[in-house]
Amino acid sequence: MPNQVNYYEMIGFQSATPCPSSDLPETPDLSHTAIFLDFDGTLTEIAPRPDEISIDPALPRILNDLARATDGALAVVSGRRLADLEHYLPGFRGVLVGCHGAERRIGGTYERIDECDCETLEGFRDVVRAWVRHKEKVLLEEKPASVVLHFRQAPEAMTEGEHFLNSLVEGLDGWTVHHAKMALELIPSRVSKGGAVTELLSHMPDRTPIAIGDDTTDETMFAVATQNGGYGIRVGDGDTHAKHCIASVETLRRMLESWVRDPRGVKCPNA
Ligand SMILES: O=P(O)(O)OC[C@H]1O[C@H](O[C@H]2O[C@H](CO)[C@@H](O)[C@H](O)[C@H]2O)[C@H](O)[C@@H](O)[C@@H]1O
Repeated sequence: MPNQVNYYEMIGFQSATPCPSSDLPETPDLSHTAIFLDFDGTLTEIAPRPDEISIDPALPRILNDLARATDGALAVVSGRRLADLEHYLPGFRGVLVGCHGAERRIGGTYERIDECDCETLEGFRDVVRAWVRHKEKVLLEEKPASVVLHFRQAPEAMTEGEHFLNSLVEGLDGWTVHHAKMALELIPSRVSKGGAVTELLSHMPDRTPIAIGDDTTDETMFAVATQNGGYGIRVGDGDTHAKHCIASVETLRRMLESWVRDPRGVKCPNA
């Protein structure tokens, strides 16, 4: 993957390790903090299908409160399409990064960051559509810069799916296969959440970054946060480069609310 930045190299080749389950951070000084939040599995529980998630109605308000308290240094950084994020977070006015960094909305302005190799992508779409047609219960999700295969309803097809997608990118510069929760995504190598966070941070040099997420694709955000003097918080179990772990989506929601409500920092129980 010649075009891909290795964010793990940036933090010294440390391998991911299991996170201690009861190690929550102190409430940060929000006036000097930048917060980067993943969406699925972090701000909302994982659901059987992408369109079956349910959103805490208080979530947009909590995010707006945090964005205000950080003077706008907060972004939701997701693999979802921007249009999905806007649909699920009505009323949230802060920064949205979609498609792992390929799209973003800042202050009401919409940007497509990555110049897509559209011809190759269209070729992939055709082949993947044909493959999935014969795979009962494998779900195809098409996004502006990528193609996702979801295996939550067909876990037995995942290994074959991985071989299939790997065969498409083999020997081809500029494309990679992201492993996500019960999903595989064919995506330009240069698109990553770590890259998106690096770009956003370049406009706020005095901020300490905190990146929060639950999935493999969030690990690049954790690496960039660590490299820039901050840290990652991993939601749920699993080996990680994050410094802290938090038990659940619900515990995270309560912790974020407490950061706004009590800036001096009473620790929220990690349960
Ligand atoms: O970066 P994120 O905000 O965590 O988005 C990652 C992917 O989330 C969605 O898929 C995942 O969540 C679904 C709903 O809970 C679940 O059914 C699926 O198994 C997960 O992989 C979304 O569909 C993808 O486009 C995002 O990349």
